[in-house]
Order: sequence, then structure tokens, then C-alpha cells
Amino acid sequence: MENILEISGLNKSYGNFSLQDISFSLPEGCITGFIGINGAGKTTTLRTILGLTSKSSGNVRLFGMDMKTNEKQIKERIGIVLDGGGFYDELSLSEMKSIVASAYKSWDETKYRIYLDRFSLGPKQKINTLSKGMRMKYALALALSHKAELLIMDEPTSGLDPLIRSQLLDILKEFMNNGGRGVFFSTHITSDLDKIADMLIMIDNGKIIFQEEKDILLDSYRIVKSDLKDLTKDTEKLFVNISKTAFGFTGITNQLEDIKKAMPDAITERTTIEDVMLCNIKGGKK
Ligand SMILES: Nc1ncnc2c1ncn2[C@@H]1O[C@H](COP(=O)(O)OP(=O)(O)OP(=O)(O)O)[C@@H](O)[C@H]1O
Repeated sequence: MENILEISGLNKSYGNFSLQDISFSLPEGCITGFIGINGAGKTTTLRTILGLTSKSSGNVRLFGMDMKTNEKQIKERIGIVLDGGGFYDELSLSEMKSIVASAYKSWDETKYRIYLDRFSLGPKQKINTLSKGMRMKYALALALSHKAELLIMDEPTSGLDPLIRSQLLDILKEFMNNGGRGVFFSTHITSDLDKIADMLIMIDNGKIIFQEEKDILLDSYRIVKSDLKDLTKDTEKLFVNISKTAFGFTGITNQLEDIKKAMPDAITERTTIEDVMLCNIKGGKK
């Protein structure tokens, strides 16, 4: 599998916040979720990758090309959905589309109209009359109408109702049906990724905490419930996070085999992505 995106040694500072030595890669054919709590650095990373925010150091390669020297060719092949869209609010959808379309050699007007119809958006409607969900659909229609091979989306599901979120997930699955493509999707709402992500990258406080295939990640963690008597100085070390009550404890572990030996009667349950994200935040579960 080729890497569609490769980031190495990315650094960037904003006052007290900094992206620290961010490195990861996205293989083609994967929907990758970029997860982290508010303020973790997701938007800053995406904007830095896209050259919308300057970086202090690091390399960004897309489709095997360096972003510094091939920005135009690279951007032709990326569909971008940013929070708020970056649109001129006083324009109609059709006027804004003309500006966006002129930036792409491979603009596909037929496809754009199909998406507009599918999303029930009127070309004469003004951008400032769009609801949050309609704005996201419009951004998606633009991003999908120039034969992009990689979709980069910043919090596309934030603030959307379950119906629109489910439509978005269907569209992403359709997009991935053609080979050689990728989706990079930042979110702090991890339930959508439980359904569609193949790969997960977590950022916290400007640092990458892990990059792992979703199924492998979820297989390696378990929620454990048992009596307090099972907790000793040694067994506590087997947990990433523990909460105790008067009756027992609930913990999250990534050392399941050792837990089974140490407390064979404990109840174990599978985790969600949210459980894994929360227990990997510095300072434990928030
Ligand atoms: N233009 C800016 N100037 C100064 N600080 C900034 C700027 N943009 C972001 N930051 C700071 O960088 C940190 C990371 O913000 P960022 O928006 O990347 O987080 P995020 O993970 O996308 O959060 P959210 O889920 O809330 O969107 C925050 O502390 C934020 O205040």
C-alpha cells in the first residue's frame, strides 16, 4: 500500500501551544480518523499540512510529492472541507462555485450539479442563508467535484444531526469505492469513526499519541470490572486508567492477558474509540 500523505517532524508554535514533532502517514485506501479533544491541535495540524498556516519545521509529502515545491499539483488532487467552509457569505452558491471551480483544471460541473440536487441545495441560495448542515453539504459538494483523490475534512460532523451525519458517512464510503483514494477526517465525536474509520491517529496537547488500525486498537484495549480486592500495587500498573467506587472498580487496560491471569473473575468488555481516546489523554479520563 502506497502512502498518500506523509508528515515528518512538523513543528509549529502559537504562544503556549505547540505542535511537537508531528509525524504520521496515511496509506491509500483508508478512512483515517484524526482524534483528540478540543484544543488538542487537530485544526492546526490540518491547516499546517495544507499550507494555510506556516510551520516552523517539518516536511509534508502528498502523493509522493513535496508540498513546498508542488503545491498547485497537490491541491488539484485534494478535496478540502474546513470548519465554516471559508466561503464569501454574501455570494450565492453558484457564484461561490464559479470561484472554486476556476481553481481546478479537472472541475466536473455535472458531478457538482448531481451533488447539489442530492443535497437539495438551490444554486441561487445565498451562502449566509445556509444552515450548518447545508453549509457542510455544500462544502462537500465542492470538494467532491474535481476528482479529488484525498479528502481532508476538519470536524465535518460537528453540530450536525444524526441524519446528515449518516448521509455524510454513506458519501465517504461511496468515495472510497474507487481505489487509490483516502479520507483524513478530524473529529472529537468518535462515534462516527466507530462506524467507518480504518485507521486512527490520536493527538493530545500537540503530540501524536498513537497511529493504529482501528480493529487492532480496539482489540488491544478492554474495560475491566471487578472487586477492589483485585487491585494491588502491582495490578494497578496493568491499567491505563481506573475509577473506584465503594463496591468495586472499572478500569481500562491494554494488557488483557496479564489481567486475565491476575483477576480471572473480572468482567471484561470491549471499548469504544471514545474510551480509548479518553484514557490516553494526559492526566487520565476527563
Ligand atoms: N490563530 C491562532 N492563534 C493563536 N493560537 C491559536 C490559533 N489557532 C489555534 N490556536 C491554539 O492552538 C491550540 C490548538 O487549537 P486547534 O484549533 O488546533 O485544536 P483542535 O484540536 O482543532 O480543537 P477543536 O476540537 O476545539 O477544534 C489551542 O490552544 C488554540 O488556542
